[in-house]
Amino acid sequence: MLKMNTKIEIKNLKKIFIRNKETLEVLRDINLVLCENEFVSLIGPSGCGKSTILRILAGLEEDFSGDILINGKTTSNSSSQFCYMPQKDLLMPWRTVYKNIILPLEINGKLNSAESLGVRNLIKEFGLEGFENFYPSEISGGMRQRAGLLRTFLMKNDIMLLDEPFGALDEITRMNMQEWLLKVLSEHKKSVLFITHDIEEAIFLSDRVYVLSDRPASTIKTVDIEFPRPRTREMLLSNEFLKYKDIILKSLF
Ligand SMILES: Nc1ncnc2c1ncn2[C@@H]1O[C@H](COP(=O)(O)OP(=O)(O)OP(=O)(O)O)[C@@H](O)[C@H]1O
Repeated sequence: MLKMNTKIEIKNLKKIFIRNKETLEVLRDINLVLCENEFVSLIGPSGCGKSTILRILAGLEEDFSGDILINGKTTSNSSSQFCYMPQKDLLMPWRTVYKNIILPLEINGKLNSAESLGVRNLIKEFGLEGFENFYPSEISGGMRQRAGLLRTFLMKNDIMLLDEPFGALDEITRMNMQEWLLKVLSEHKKSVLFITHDIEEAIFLSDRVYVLSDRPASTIKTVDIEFPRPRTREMLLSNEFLKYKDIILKSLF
């Protein structure tokens, strides 16, 4: 079997928050692996610590214990290796869609014509063509999420950390966005660590799902999703899909 490169490996991750002298144990024993070009989801009860895992990876939380290996190496500054989209990835209301999207290029001083050319193609691919000069309040929720995702894409790293990007969307928009995301990812090689509350979304999108326990969270179940790619909506109706759903539900409750 072909050995895949490991992009992220987390071993025995623990995190305790201390606030006003009170401690809150959030992560007790998190173990997971994300390999190159894989799509891996984390699913678990609300408040169990899913976002905290991504925040630790993104370098936004300190004072944790355990090992985090990025591309096989322990690193003190992992944040620069990821494209991170937090749960509340608000677009700046005073900037147009285009100006919001190009923010990472602006920050990195890479806003030259070649980059802008690439950006124009991506805007088309992300279904935002014609809306470049609109303000976030003038576009739909799905479009806002696509703009947020494109901004994250432009951080130009090959590991994406996505914290519930479709959580606030209605069912139909959400399904369209899931299919769209898979299509985009099939064209741009990325390794994705994805948080969701939605079991069906996790199964539909992922190569592997890690189920987390209630807080303090531990990784209690690993489910390999063996559906071929490209994924189709018909898969949602198959017995195999129901079996995966049953396994995940039984681990959660
Ligand atoms: N900076 C902090 N200081 C103290 N407690 C915190 C801090 N950040 C998060 N927490 C607590 O840690 C716990 C886990 O939060 P986190 O956002 O990681 O959970 P989650 O699983 O992503 O939740 P949800 O699914 O509802 O988004 C919560 O109880 C939260 O209140």
